[in-house]
Amino acid sequence: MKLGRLNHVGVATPSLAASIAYYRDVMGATIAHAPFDLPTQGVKVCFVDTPGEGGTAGTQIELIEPLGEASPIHAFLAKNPAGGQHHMCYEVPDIHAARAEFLAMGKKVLGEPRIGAHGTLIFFVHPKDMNGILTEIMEVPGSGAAH
Ligand SMILES: CC[C@H](C(=O)O)C(=O)SCCNC(=O)CCNC(=O)[C@H](O)C(C)(C)COP(=O)(O)OP(=O)(O)OC[C@H]1O[C@@H](n2cnc3c(N)ncnc32)[C@H](O)[C@@H]1OP(=O)(O)O
Ligand SMILES: [Co+2]
Repeated sequence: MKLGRLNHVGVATPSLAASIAYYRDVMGATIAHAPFDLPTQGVKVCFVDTPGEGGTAGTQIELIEPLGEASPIHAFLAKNPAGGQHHMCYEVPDIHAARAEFLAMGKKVLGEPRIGAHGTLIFFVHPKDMNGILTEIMEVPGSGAAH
């Protein structure tokens, strides 16, 4: 597996409003996108864009708040009531090739590829197999990671 660009860091929060205020008022961030619901993934999402260099896009902070009883982040917030770093997401050019590689390495891939918050296919790999980090893989056609 060749590492692709770090697309975003997922940060779980019990309150999107409070976290947006923090990034805006403490960190001086511009909240470029309005929050939106992603009911298929059980989260309400708000992206915080970090500065890039030389006109390139930086990495994003993906703020996620539980949406619905079945949200996959309720358990995380039960253990981490203030929220915190939840996952890291890397880009790959081909989601199916990447998924096959993780499976071939014996990693626990969580579910089939599905459309994520950026409107492209994603899947997750269990933190127990990824050095303690819940890892999201996201397809960005043409991204740099060659497979
Ligand atoms: C997809 C939309 C958007 C996008 O970017 O496009 C998102 O990123 S949405 C993000 C929310 N969706 C998900 O997180 C889906 C994938 N997550 C899962 O399937 C579960 O959360 C899972 C399997 C990682 C954990 O399930 P659950 O919380 O029910 O299990 P446990 O609480 O028993 O945890 C098992 C074990 O793993 C540790 N754990 C859980 N979550 C994390 C985490 N985020 N980072 C690191 N470690 C985590 C937990 O502490 C347990 O460890 P143990 O030592 O056994 O106590
Ligand atoms: Co994510």
